[in-house]
Amino acid sequence: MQPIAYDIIGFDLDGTLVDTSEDIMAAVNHALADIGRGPLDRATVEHLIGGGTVRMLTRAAQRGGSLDDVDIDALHERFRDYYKAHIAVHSHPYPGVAETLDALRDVGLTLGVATNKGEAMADRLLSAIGLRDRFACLIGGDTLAHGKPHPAMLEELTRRCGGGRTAYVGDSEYDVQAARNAGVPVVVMSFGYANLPALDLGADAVLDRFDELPGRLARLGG
Ligand SMILES: O=C(O)COP(=O)(O)O
Ligand SMILES: [Mg+2]
Repeated sequence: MQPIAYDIIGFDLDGTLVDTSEDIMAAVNHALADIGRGPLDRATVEHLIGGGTVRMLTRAAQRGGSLDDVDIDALHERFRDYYKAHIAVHSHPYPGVAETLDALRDVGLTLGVATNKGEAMADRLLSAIGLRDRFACLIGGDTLAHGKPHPAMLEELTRRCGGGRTAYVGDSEYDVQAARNAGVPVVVMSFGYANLPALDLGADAVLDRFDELPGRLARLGG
């Protein structure tokens, strides 16, 4: 592998490392059904992923009518209970993820996760699919006072991963903006859940396959 000019590679979770939308859709629809709202389809749910669970549930409830009679905390609890018990029924790493993470670790890089998903849920998901041990640290949407696009998450990731130069890998506008705000370069995976075409997100690089990542990181410079 060509040398990579970074010490730490941070990863987004949903839509970047793991295809989670089917299980998230099932949990969202379970919560919506409990308040008498109809289900959303998978494409719609994918557009709601990326900004954190509360934002997703608020926007999901808004689609079915007024928010006036919706208790978002209660909706969140219903979502959480169901999702926790069904977190990896269909969710799976995208092709090449495990091998690529291993290759990056083998050349001495420290890997971390910075996701807007709740920290406990992210930990549970990564453990269930056998990827948790690849990461030296995990920052969730509820770990700090602010999630992405606030820069704190990536700054904290760098700190918890031991300090050094960080590059970030994500799939959405939240990721590109968080990286810009934190002053770190960002690679976007085109297969994720962004609301814009990947090439329009303003990333430093856009990749269609995970195994292209080491080569592209080597060419990102520092
Ligand atoms: O929970 C979300 O909305 C998305 O999480 P992500 O930051 O891993 O894409
Ligand atoms: Mg994402």
